[in-house]
Amino acid sequence: METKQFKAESKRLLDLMINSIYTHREIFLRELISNASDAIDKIYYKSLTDDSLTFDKDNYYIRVDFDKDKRIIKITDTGIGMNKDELEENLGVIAKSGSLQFKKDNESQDNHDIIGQFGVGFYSAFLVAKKVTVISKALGSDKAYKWESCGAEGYTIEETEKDSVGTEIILTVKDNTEEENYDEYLGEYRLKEIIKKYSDFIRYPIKMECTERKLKEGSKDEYEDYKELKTINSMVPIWRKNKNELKDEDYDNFYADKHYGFDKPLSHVHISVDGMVSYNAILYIPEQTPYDFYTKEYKKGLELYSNGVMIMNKCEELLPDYFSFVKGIVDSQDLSLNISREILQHDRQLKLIAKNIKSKIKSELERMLKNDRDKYEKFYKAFGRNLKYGIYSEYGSNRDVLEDLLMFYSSKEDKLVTLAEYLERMKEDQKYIYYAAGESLDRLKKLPQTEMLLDKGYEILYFTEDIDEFAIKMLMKYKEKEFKSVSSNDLGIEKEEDKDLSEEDKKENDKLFEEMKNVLGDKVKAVRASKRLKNYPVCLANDGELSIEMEKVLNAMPNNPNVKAERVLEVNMNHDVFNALKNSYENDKEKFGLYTNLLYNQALLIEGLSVGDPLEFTNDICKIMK
Ligand SMILES: Nc1ncnc2c1ncn2[C@@H]1O[C@H](COP(=O)(O)OP(=O)(O)OP(=O)(O)O)[C@@H](O)[C@H]1O
Repeated sequence: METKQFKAESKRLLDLMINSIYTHREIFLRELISNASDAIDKIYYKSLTDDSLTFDKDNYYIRVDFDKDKRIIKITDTGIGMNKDELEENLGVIAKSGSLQFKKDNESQDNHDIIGQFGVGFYSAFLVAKKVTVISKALGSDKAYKWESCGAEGYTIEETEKDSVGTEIILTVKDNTEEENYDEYLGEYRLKEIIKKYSDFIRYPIKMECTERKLKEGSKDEYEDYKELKTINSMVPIWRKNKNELKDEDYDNFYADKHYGFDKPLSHVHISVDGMVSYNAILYIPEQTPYDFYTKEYKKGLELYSNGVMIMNKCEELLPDYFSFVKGIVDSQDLSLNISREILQHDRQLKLIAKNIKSKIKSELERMLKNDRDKYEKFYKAFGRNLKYGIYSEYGSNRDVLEDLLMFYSSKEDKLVTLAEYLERMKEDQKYIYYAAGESLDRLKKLPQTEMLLDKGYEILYFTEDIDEFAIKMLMKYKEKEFKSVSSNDLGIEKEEDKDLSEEDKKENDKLFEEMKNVLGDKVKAVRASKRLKNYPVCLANDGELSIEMEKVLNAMPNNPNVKAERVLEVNMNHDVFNALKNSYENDKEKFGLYTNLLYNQALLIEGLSVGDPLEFTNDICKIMK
């Protein structure tokens, strides 16, 4: 028998293929199964135009067998088969795709589903095989042929016997090397796992003899193994099914089967788009935060399929970072795949899909917020922080997508509210959206700075997460209304009592505050009369953009930038303490200094900051108790 040579380019290409196109050896099975599925599809398409052919789906299948001792994996199909010329052309010339040709020849039909296009997939068999044998009988032919090759050296073709139409691919698996364990592919569970992973939604049954257990006949506790031919793949992808046929339970089961999470998803979106780019997708909003969600280890992304064949486990490009919690799959026949089907060639289609998916997720979250508030709050507790990061990152450019999805705890409602709800309730004369930032709701509810605002009936949003104030600073405004911290210098409200003070009194007090500032030195930027205090003697406020809460967050970071907010000590002139202070100012400068320091330290404590010098502080207290 004559051994024919691959053409020189083919030799190089084969070498290239085996060593560099694919990153995962296991995809050889995906490629061979895809070819088998294409071969069955071809009979189906032929039957559409050829009356002598009938296509009964039940007669068509793909079968995978293995023999560990003989080191063989066999993939059998009942597809269209290949005659001698086709074996030569399709398997002897690398990068010649019979399937692509078939698609061209049958252009008028809807044959988009055929997977092959590059004419290289077959050779991935050499990733695991030292010898590949193909036995094929073409539809309409009474002769069968055997094609055999050990790789780059070439191939042989000879006539052989085969009963039925179709193809058998027999791989003689390579011997183990120090780096590679090829034995793993000669095991039932590994093969099943690879089939499930990549070929679960191939339309024809992929059968395999599986080991099952049963009670031994006549025994009550002894078991024995037996073999049963089983279909491994699910075949019809749930995302291609009609939405009306599916129940919530079906979607939940798919979520669990796919190991998207251990929780039950809060909601799902089933998308079927036919347009500039066609795709099907199922997206899930999970209920629980994955344990590694807010760490670098968490990888976002959706599963990506092309024609029911898995291409990528996590396609990052399909999700913006702020929706990284979304799980699910996308299947499109319009993707430009690269030759290994592991990465995508051009991302134009992908970008279109990603854009579409982004707006679908947004609409779904808005729907939940409007119609299913409890669910939305659950979602928000799990992933709200991520939305806020989304606002903060990229210089606030995602505000349009995200601002209406934000929620904060409201002083008025005692629950989470949206910014739109806040705006709706705003008083007519109210200039700003007020917020208070601190470490817990309990503390915030007692914060001196909020006294006057609450007393006047203004609603305050309580920020308890590190990111809150940073996100809001990036947002700056919501529907033309500026955000204002309760600690900021100008609250946009007048304290009526102040208007009653004479100019002379005001001047006198200013002198007193100046003197206090002298006592405190660099610790504060200024001392002022407070417009926001009612029952508390003092509080800290801040001038400038950096608040005391932000200072705390930034300085707690690993690279401690050592920033300092511009602190202003505010004094409540209606408090009894102020009279004592004034008295000391007029009569006892030493006492005045003591009081000033004490009041400043009190303000620090109220703010959740530590006093500068605890010993001095306790000594000061002792001094006034004596
Ligand atoms: N099981 C099979 N039955 C019938 N024809 C087959 C079979 N396997 C391969 N072929 C033929 O061999 C050709 C080459 O296969 P190969 O897998 O290398 O490329 P492809 O499937 O066309 O494209 P891709 O590289 O995108 O997979 C196919 O186009 C098809 O015509």
